[in-house]
Amino acid sequence: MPLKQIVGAAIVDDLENPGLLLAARRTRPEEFAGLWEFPGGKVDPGEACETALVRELNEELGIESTLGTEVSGPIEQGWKLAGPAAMRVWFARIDAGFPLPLEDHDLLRWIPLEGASSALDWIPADLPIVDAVTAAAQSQHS
Ligand SMILES: Nc1nc2c([nH]c(=O)n2[C@H]2C[C@H](O)[C@@H](COP(=O)(O)OP(=O)(O)OP(=O)(O)O)O2)c(=O)[nH]1
Repeated sequence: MPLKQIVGAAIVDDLENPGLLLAARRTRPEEFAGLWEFPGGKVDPGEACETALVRELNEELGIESTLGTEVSGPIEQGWKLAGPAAMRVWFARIDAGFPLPLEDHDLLRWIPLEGASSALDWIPADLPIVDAVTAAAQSQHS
């Protein structure tokens, strides 16, 4: 069965010198409610992944955004999630708007990239992705 394509954003305070990451707490479905994740969602049929991600960030958080580099995963579709789905993840920055939990989330939080994977109760499949985001952010300004 093909994997459903999900896209997620590692929204940071500064693409060139990232120190903070914006995490979002999910409200649904029940298995993920209360867990933290990267804002994003499903790619529509025929839609480019990057277009889908910018659209999702606008719908979910009410922001205009620019994507940075991709945090590549071990498979072509990015990172395997629970179930028949995989997520590609890009760094992103906010161009306009103040991020609010408009859809799917009840709380947003800026957290230090350093130690991010142990700072919050992430969706389990996200843990290696958060570590890769932290590592990529560190290598960006070393
Ligand atoms: N957005 C996002 N989804 C994730 C992450 N980790 C993870 O396992 N998922 C899962 C949860 C969902 O099963 C799926 C994403 O679907 P979604 O419900 O956010 O997508 P959507 O907003 O387009 O969905 P919908 O309105 O069509 O239901 O991927 C993550 O970090 N971010």
